[in-house]
Amino acid sequence: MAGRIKSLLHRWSSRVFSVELDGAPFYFAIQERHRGEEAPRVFRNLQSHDRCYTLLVCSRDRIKTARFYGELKDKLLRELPPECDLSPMSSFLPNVRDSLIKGYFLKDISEGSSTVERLLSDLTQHEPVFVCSYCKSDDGQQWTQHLWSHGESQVMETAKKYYVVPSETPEYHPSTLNMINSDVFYSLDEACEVLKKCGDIIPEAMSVLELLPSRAESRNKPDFPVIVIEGLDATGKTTLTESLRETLGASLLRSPPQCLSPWRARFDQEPPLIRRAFYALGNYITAEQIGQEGKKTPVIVDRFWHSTAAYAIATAVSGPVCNLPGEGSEVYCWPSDLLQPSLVVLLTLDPEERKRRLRNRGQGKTNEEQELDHNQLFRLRVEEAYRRISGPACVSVDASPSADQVLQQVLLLIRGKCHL
Ligand SMILES: Nc1ncnc2c1ncn2[C@@H]1O[C@H](COP(=O)(O)OP(=O)(O)O)[C@@H](O)[C@H]1O
Ligand SMILES: Nc1ccn([C@@H]2O[C@H](COP(=O)(O)OP(=O)(O)O)[C@@H](O)[C@H]2O)c(=O)n1
Repeated sequence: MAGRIKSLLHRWSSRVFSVELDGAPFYFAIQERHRGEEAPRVFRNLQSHDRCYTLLVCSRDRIKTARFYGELKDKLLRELPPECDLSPMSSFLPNVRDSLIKGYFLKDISEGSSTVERLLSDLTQHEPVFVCSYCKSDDGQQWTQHLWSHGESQVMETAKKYYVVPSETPEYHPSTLNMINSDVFYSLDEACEVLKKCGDIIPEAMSVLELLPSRAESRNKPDFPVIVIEGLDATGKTTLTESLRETLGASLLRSPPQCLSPWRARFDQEPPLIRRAFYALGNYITAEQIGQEGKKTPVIVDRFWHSTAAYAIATAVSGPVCNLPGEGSEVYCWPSDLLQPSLVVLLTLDPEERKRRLRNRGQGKTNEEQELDHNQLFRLRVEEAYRRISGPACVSVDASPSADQVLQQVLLLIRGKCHL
């Protein structure tokens, strides 16, 4: 049995399950004997005839797993009776890296169970899905979990039943456990590997790989300063980077680079693993361009690795800022093989003023940028992740004064730091 399936079944009874209801996680664990604990919150208001299931998506192939996780949601929403309720969930070994497996929690309050059970049984036989069902015990006090047999492997645990009991909030938010090299990539090789493995299902991945620099070129250190401008959409990056280019006689580059534009929409539809690998590679292509331009002039860069990492981290984690990996976590470290800019400026703006600028500009936005408007917590997580990234860390600049005042402020910083 290969890695991921083994990791699911290994220490099955040490696993914690997290169900997300209305954006908040509820944790429960399983154990062989019941010691009088009350039922976990998720189960407390259920009637004995209500049926619940957890569906965990796990296969030997992580590309297949990532893609199927998204497809499964569409399939379930299409095929389940309307009385079914679907919530995101996950299962993990507390504080154990790469132990997270994502899935869905399904509550069925319909009269008959056959449609749902047939659908789930079919999934366990033909797809990379492990299903558990939950029943109320005869005395009506406890809930038990049963793992269904699975097509891909002989699951010994199926005969066993486990009691579900409440579990404490883990020290690390579960989605931080699998972040490294799944949401954020720390080397060209790791990101390349994902795109290479996608080649047969996403032909565009091969075109992207062809644009990659040779390792030696991307490591050349530029002679002139490299200044990155970061910030949320509509904080004034385009306005400022254009002015800096004129004032300093600099070259202006962006990440993702222009040459990736034809494929960006394609990769934006993919699950995080593939989408983030695409943006990670964009930084290496931009780094090579910086190396070339930086031999002749100062270089201004509109978004770079801070954006890639901050959005990826903030999307992978849900809820308040305290769910982010702690300050100083290795998640925030700059990739050792990626060119380091001389200065990274983060433009910050009051949310209301940012919305006003967005309205005035009136252009289309990526889904993630729309999410920034609707979801206050997501915006706070992105901003905090930006601030926590180090090596180089960003210097925050208030972008609310006039465009010229912001330019002067940033020029002061550049002259102080880069001797221009
Ligand atoms: N300092 C500023 N004060 C007021 N409006 C600004 C300022 N900087 C930019 N804008 C306006 O805000 C909008 C968003 O700016 P833009 O440079 O396109 O942001 P970004 O590139 O970060 O998305 C544009 O309409 C721009 O003219
Ligand atoms: N270097 C970069 C740039 C953008 N991105 C992604 O692209 C999105 C924002 O890009 P955008 O084109 O809307 O940015 P602007 O045009 O607002 O500068 C973010 O949601 C990030 O997920 C990235 O991952 N890495």
